[in-house]
Amino acid sequence: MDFMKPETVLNLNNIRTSLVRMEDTIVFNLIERSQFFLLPSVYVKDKYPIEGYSGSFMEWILLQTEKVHSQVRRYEAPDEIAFFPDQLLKPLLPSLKYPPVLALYSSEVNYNQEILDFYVKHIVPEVSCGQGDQEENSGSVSVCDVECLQALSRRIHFGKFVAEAKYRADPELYDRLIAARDVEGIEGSITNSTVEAMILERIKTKCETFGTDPSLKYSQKQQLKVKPELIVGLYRDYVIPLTKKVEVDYLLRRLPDNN
Ligand SMILES: O=C(O)C(=O)C[C@]1(C(=O)O)C=C[C@@H](O)C=C1
Repeated sequence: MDFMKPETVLNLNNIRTSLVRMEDTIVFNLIERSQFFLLPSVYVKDKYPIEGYSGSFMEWILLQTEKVHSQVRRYEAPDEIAFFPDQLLKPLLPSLKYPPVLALYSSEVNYNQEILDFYVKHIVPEVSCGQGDQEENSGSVSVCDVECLQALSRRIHFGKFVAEAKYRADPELYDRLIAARDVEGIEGSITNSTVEAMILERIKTKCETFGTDPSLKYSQKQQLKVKPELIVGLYRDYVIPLTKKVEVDYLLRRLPDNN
């Protein structure tokens, strides 16, 4: 998608194509994470003493990554939402003038805290290859977590573009639902069960394909790196529901003159 061209950004087919692309990144990153043990220590607040910082080791790496990336204006892009928006640094590069596509409040729709919580509480325990700490991997694991979290965050917050496209396709319907604060009605209108079923089916195929060594594909020893049903379950139970939450939250604040 070209964020300089609003007409391409608000085309639902283009948005869905981008979501499909993001699945690849998410599945690959989760396969990477599945090589490592759980490493609970990296998620415990202040377990690793770092001067002037209070929080988990993994969050510290996430924060440092965001600080560097903010200097190359990552968080000026409308499809990027920071986990620590208050601690970003000023870009070194001149700002880009993105044409406004989303409503002005869109950066306030930030579900990163929820994403962080479900990632640490549900995703990591399910995908990691064993319990326990392997101290020597704490850096690699945390860097891998940062990549997983950023990919999940981008995908889930893409719900804002889906919501804006759906609003513009039928403003009368949404103005009525929004004025009535009809959360269930909004949720019903943004839900497309056929698309959801296709996503889950495709995720299964991607896990089977990306998680198999192609040179062993036809041998007896073929072994999957990650259980497809596990990633399918995470998409079904967390990724899609949170994307829908982002969509509903965005729409509830959408007034006719917001754009
Ligand atoms: O593609 C859409 O229409 C979306 O709203 C996105 C999405 C998703 O998370 O992938 C969410 C809700 C729909 O039921 C289908 C798919």
